[in-house]
Amino acid sequence: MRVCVTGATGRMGDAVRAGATERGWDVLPVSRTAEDARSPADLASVLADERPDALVDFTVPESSVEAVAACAEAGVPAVVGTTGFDDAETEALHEASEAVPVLHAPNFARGVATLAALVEEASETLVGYDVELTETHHRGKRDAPSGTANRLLDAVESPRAARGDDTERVHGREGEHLRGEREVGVHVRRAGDIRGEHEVLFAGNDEVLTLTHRAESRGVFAAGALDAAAWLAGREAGWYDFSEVLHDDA
Ligand SMILES: NC(=O)C1=CN([C@@H]2O[C@H](COP(=O)(O)OP(=O)(O)OC[C@H]3O[C@@H](n4cnc5c(N)ncnc54)[C@H](OP(=O)(O)O)[C@@H]3O)[C@@H](O)[C@H]2O)C=CC1
Ligand SMILES: O=C(O)C1=N[C@H](C(=O)O)C[C@H](O)C1
Repeated sequence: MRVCVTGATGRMGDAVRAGATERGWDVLPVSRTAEDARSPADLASVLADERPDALVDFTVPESSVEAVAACAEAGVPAVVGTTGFDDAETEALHEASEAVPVLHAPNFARGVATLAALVEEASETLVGYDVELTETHHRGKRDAPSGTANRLLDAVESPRAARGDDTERVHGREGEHLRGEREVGVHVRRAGDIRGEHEVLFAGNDEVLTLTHRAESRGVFAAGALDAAAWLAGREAGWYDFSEVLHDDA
C-alpha cells in the first residue's frame, strides 16, 4: 500500500505515519511545516504523480475539505478522521464522494463502534431514563463536543425520535435549573494529554447504567484509519462507513 498522509506533523498525522511505516507501507507525507514532507500546495501533483492507493487526513475541517477535493480530482480514495465539520463542509465531502470513495469516521477505535450500538440499544430499552454524556480529551483539542460525542448523541436520540420523544441537548449547567425530562446533558472536559474518553450514563428505576470507552493511545485511531484505507483502496466512488470495514473483518 502507498498512502498519502496530510497534517503529517499533527498528533494523529504522526501516529498514522508511524502505523503505516510499521505495516511496511510506502508513506507520502504532506505538511505545512515538516521538512521531510511535501507542502499542501503541492497536494494535487503529489496525488497525480505518485498515485497513492489512499489518502488519510486528520487535520482541520477547511484543510480536509481541500484534501478530499484534490482526491476527487486525482481519483484517489480518501479516509477522513477530522471532526468539527459544519454542514457546508460535510456537503463538500459528500460531493467529492460522487467521484471517489470517501470514508469519514469521527472515531476509528473499534470499541467506539460497539459503544454506539450499545448506546442505541440502551436508549431504545431504557425508556424514561435520564441520559448524561461526558467526554474528556487533551488540552489541544479544538472542537467541542467531540465528533464522537455528537455521534453518540445521535445514537441516544434516534430511538427516542422513533417513538415520538424529542430531545434537548443541554451543554453544561449552572445556576438554578431543574432537569427537564427531554434533556440530555452534555459535559466536556479538556486536560493534559488524555487520548479520548466517552461515557454515556442512563439513570432511572433506582439503577444506573454507564457505558464507557477510553482510548489508551492514538495508535488505536491510526490503526482503524489504516484498516479503513486498505479496505477503501480500489472500491467504487461513494460514501462509506467505518462499520462496513468492521463487518467485513468480522
Ligand atoms: N476519527 C478519529 O478517530 C480521530 C479524530 N481526530 C480528529 O483529527 C483531527 C486532528 O487531530 P490532532 O492530530 O489531535 O490535531 P493536531 O492539531 O495535532 O494536528 C492537526 C494538523 O493538521 C495540519 N493542518 C493543516 N491545516 C491546518 C490549519 N489551517 N490549522 C492547523 N493545522 C492545520 C497541521 O499539520 P502540518 O503542520 O504538518 O500541516 C496540524 O499539525 C481533529 O479534528 C480531531 O478531532 C483525532 C483523533 C482520532
Ligand atoms: O481530538 C481528538 O483527540 C479526538 N477526536 C475525535 C473526536 O472528536 O471524537 C476522536 C477521539 O476521541 C480523539
